[in-house]
Amino acid sequence: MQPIIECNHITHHYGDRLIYRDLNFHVEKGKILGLLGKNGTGKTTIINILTGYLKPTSGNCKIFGESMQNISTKNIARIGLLLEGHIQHDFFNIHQIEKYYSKFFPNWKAEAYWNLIEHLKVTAKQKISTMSCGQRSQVALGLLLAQDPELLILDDFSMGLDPGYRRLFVEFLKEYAQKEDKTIFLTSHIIQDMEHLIDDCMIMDYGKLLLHKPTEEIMQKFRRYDLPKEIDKNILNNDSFYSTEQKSDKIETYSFLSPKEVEEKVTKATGERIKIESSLLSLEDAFIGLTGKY
Ligand SMILES: Nc1ncnc2c1ncn2[C@@H]1O[C@H](COP(=O)(O)OP(=O)(O)OP(=O)(O)O)[C@@H](O)[C@H]1O
Repeated sequence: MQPIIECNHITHHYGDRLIYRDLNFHVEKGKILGLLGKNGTGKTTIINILTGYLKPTSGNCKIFGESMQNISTKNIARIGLLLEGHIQHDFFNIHQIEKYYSKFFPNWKAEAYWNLIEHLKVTAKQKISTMSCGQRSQVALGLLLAQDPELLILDDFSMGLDPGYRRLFVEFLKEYAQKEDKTIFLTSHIIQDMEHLIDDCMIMDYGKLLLHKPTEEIMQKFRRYDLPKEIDKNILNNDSFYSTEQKSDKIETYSFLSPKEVEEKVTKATGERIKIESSLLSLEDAFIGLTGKY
């Protein structure tokens, strides 16, 4: 089956600055892909390329099999897009904006909008421009779900949302993707929201893609290892280990290798059997382990 999103050989520079070289990925129908990365690694840049706002230095993206540079309006109508909580027409109130948007979308589901909006503590006549940042994000998300798009692209969807509403929206998204076989591509800095939501996880580093794996595989295989402070940390200097750090009381490192494999490597390098502690991680801790703290 043809993927919903295909990005082939994307290289992008802003002036002399390389954002990524030869980035390749695709998203299958019905999947939720989460794009994670530190500030400035190029997440919004990918979304801008994906949605045709930005032409990459080289390479191309296709959505529903069409190149984004000349996608048809029919296919554009199948995409719901949220750009960092942005909402236009903020001179409307919540009723007016629902009425206005409904005219543009043939599959408009008003109840999806009102299901989310009923949790908002605003008066019916309050203009969107006078709402708080989180309230505006909630209106934007409600409008998006009511469009009933086949593909949702959400850049930083959790921006400004309080924990309760974030959880509510994550539940809506999960149900939406499962029940109706919708595809979702999203970014967020609130990684604990992603852990129970995304099927696949793509982690950007500066200039490159660090990792693209099923979330389940990261949760089941990626571990933190604590080794005695006396061993030479250079033995952990290879591609199998991430963010190795000498602490005052231990050496800390992260790896996809199993505890047995790490033990064998360390025994081989030091000639002694060393006690090694290991722990599985939350997705946020795994992200820190993979990308480092700074
Ligand atoms: N139009 C532009 N011209 C020059 N540099 C840019 C432009 N847009 C973005 N950048 C730079 O490119 C890098 C990637 O920016 P981008 O907004 O894609 O990052 P991001 O991963 O979305 O960051 P954040 O997590 O902070 O939202 C940043 O260093 C940014 O300063």
